[in-house]
Amino acid sequence: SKNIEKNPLLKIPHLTLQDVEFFEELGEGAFGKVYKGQLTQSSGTKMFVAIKALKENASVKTQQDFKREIELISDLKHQNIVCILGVVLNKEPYCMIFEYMSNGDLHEFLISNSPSENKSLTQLELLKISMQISEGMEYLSAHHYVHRDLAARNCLVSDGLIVKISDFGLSRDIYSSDYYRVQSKSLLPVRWMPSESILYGKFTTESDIWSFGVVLWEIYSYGIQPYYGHSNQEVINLIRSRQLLPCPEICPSAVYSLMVECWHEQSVKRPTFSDISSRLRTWFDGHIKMNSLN
Ligand SMILES: CC(C)(C)c1ccc(C(=O)Nc2cc(-c3ccccc3)nn2-c2ccccc2)cc1
Repeated sequence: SKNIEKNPLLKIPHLTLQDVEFFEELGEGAFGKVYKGQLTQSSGTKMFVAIKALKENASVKTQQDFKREIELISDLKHQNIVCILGVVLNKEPYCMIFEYMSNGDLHEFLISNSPSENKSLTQLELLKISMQISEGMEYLSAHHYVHRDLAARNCLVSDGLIVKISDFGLSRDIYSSDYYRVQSKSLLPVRWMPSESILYGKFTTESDIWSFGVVLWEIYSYGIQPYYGHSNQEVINLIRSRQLLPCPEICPSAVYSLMVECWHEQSVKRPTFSDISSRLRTWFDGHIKMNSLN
């Protein structure tokens, strides 16, 4: 029917606050706070959810931005993109309700599964994580969605090593050290950004591809901060002078070569997300065959 297509807000279930139970606070987003919670569905079953609740004194502009964000997200459906289950718009606080990803964000997941924690992830698991993020980004770029903040902290992990792309907004308090105010503009995740984004504020799918290369580096480095030990200002100079991140210890050379291609100075020379996905998929399937052989 016409008006459903015209108004994406009608595409997602409108819930009421009675359906939603708030538990602990998970963090801060650009629009307000993020909570863990529980949703009672019409069938009566309860499920864990992530609730992004708009701050109550939000300006009209922020409310419009919030509704715009919902419209943008409600159109995007993919197995590697976080799923919005519904919205509460009939009473404040206005909320976005997302599926809850039980293993938290990918940065935390990598840290808690790193050799320094006497854990580790197999090469196949590292590939599986990388491939899912690439396939999610392939979908977003095909829908002309530029993420602008692709990083392990903005990817979520659930059971069975399922990884989905999300976005908490820039002012997330627990990762404030990942953001830097460049020339007194907004807070920018400079360690994940190519020169053209840092210098000219140019954000495109090609700058998302650069960030994906940095996410690959985070995955194979088990979550240490890119350019750790360097200040944000030093990082800007390193990126401008083409001092690339080094090959992580356990990273296969073919994967590092892919990272370096994502960090091509000329954005048009970087691989596309479909190139990246098909190369990761080939290595992943190859691994499966190889493992089934021995
Ligand atoms: C899947 C994609 C990448 C399309 C996605 C998924 C989730 C979100 C999202 O959840 N956005 C989002 C919610 C809140 C939010 C936080 C706290 C309370 C109430 C809402 N902020 N943002 C935000 C704001 C500015 C820039 C970036 C993200 C976006 C894209």
